[in-house]
Amino acid sequence: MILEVTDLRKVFGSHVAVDGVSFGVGSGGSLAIVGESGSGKTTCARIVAGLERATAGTIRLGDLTDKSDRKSRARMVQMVFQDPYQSLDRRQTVASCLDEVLKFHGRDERPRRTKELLDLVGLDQRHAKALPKQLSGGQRQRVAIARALAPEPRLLILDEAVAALDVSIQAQVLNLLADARKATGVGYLFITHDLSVVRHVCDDVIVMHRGKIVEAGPVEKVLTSPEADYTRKLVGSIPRPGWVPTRA
Ligand SMILES: Nc1ncnc2c1ncn2[C@@H]1O[C@H](COP(=O)(O)OP(=O)(O)OP(=O)(O)O)[C@@H](O)[C@H]1O
Repeated sequence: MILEVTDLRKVFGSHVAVDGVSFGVGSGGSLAIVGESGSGKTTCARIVAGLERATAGTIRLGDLTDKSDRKSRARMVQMVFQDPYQSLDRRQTVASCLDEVLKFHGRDERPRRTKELLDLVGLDQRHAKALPKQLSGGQRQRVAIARALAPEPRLLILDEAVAALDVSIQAQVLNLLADARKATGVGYLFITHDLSVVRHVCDDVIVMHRGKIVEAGPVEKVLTSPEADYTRKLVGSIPRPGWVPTRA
């Protein structure tokens, strides 16, 4: 297991945001946390990423300890957010953004590695010279994914990473995520409110509702025969294969 979370609890004031949640991600595995807004998904992700402290519970992330430094942590876990524009430096080209991360981690052959990272996310040399504002939303998210993969982390946390993209671009980014996992062996913790996007990227899913897990299991099983009423409602709102949007 690369990640083992046990009995996680987070209280903000008098509000219990996460209430006794346990889950794990195997090495190279992929787990989705699904639930509607306010169910506690992002709080779980932020605690795993070290951006927030748990009120109670334990998190085992590879061989990291409380004393691990920033570099060791960055090599273990990276995070991709919904809006890459906020997290990319607007004055920096794509190539120099990737080069900077590789340099920080003391990597050799940085131009070759930069090219490999761009290939991995389906970008080329033209994109390498571009500034974030010269790229589309989907391309910017590809850059954010390449940058997150640059330190070769064991776990990538994707928090609503495709939520802001058009459906067709969403599908491309989901495919690239599936390919990148195969190519690198990185594990994913994939946070989303949208159950329909987990099928291509995740093996397992937990469904959260009001801070608790209401259902957990392999994605295929949860999508085809959900047990909890809440999951049935979420699954019921997914368009079926063969579903064709009608024109108004
Ligand atoms: N820093 C904070 N201070 C106070 N309350 C918070 C804080 N962060 C989250 N919460 C509350 O905790 C609950 C869970 O929030 P969280 O962001 O984890 O849910 P979520 O399922 O990720 O929803 P969303 O998709 O809207 O981010 C919500 O009721 C939220 O208002």
